[in-house]
Amino acid sequence: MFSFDIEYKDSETSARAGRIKTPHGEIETPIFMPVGTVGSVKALSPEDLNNAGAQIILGNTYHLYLRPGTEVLKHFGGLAAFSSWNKPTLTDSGGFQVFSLAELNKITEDGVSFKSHLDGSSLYLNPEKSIEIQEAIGSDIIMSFDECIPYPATYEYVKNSVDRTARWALRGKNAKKRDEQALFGIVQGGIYEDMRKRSAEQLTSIGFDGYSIGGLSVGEEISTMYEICGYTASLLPQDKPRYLMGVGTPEDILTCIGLGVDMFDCVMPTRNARNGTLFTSSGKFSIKRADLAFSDEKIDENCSCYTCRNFSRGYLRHLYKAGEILALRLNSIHNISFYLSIVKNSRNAVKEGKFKSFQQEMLYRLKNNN
Ligand SMILES: O=c1[nH]cnc2cc3nc(NCc4cccs4)[nH]c3cc12
Ligand SMILES: [Zn+2]
Repeated sequence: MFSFDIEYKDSETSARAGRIKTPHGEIETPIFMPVGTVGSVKALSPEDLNNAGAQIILGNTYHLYLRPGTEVLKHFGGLAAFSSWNKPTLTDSGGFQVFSLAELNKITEDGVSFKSHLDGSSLYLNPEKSIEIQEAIGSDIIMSFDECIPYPATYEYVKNSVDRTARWALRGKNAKKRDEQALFGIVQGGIYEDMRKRSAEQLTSIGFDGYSIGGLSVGEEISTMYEICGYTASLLPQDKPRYLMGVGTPEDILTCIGLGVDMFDCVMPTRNARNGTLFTSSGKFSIKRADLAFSDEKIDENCSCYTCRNFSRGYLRHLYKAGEILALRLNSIHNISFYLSIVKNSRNAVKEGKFKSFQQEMLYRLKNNN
């Protein structure tokens, strides 16, 4: 079954340290979830993820529905068994990916019809179908089918979309059959605080196991994202997990933990790794830099990941320049380890009552790009 307990609360910020219990294991929050869109976190094996300290990974309903499809996933007993990942998984509900990836045909009250970005075939998703697919995937935490309101959007559009997202969320909850899976509602409302309040009230009155803050990290000003995130988090029940979707940079995560967010996911660490951008506690840098050719330094002195324990910047630069596949894996191991260390160290700082100073120190160090 699913449970969430808050173990420590920070006194100077809204940060909290907690524990989520799921059928596939426990998750210590704040947590970062590596993105495994089509059933693998790109370039990383389950062993690499476990060694890096990953506790839960994310999959996408839209992508898994298109390929390999629910029949294959059911045949293998769900995504975790299929991919030999033995810890918790969370899935996004598909709405966001339809809007951001597929050629969208039509949104109606019932759902959305679209063309697959893979082969152009006509497909359909609605709340009931999204829940059905997530039940076949067998993820421990599933998302309500929502509309991630595009940015910018008019007040009128936001109001209508927020209300439809709430109707969709209720339909999804009513369609759900497997009670060992936890269902989160996704709060929308664009950048309008009264719409955020409306959406939060609609969803909390329906009642969910946790709440996602949606509709952010879609191109809005970062200051707006922080403001809306903080305001929305303050509207949500204290005793349920809060998940900020698609966020973000190391700075964003440190800031939003302070605003009361417990869960994060972002493609940045893995995508940037594959482009040669590496994150460190004193900012990020490109492994392609010519001045690194003879560098026998690690990526990050403070990192204990497999890559930092065994390889120099010079070697990693050589691998990347040579187009070696190993570069993708070693860079990804480091970036994922770095992101996981941010949330782990944040959790420890909350436990010790030192989060504010930890956060400020990290934000300062992350600025001075090495
Ligand atoms: O409202 C949402 N609903 C359901 N899934 C989401 C995922 C999201 N991911 C981002 N940002 C990260 C991005 C990933 C790809 C393009 S932007 N923002 C997001 C918002 C939502
Ligand atoms: Zn490292």
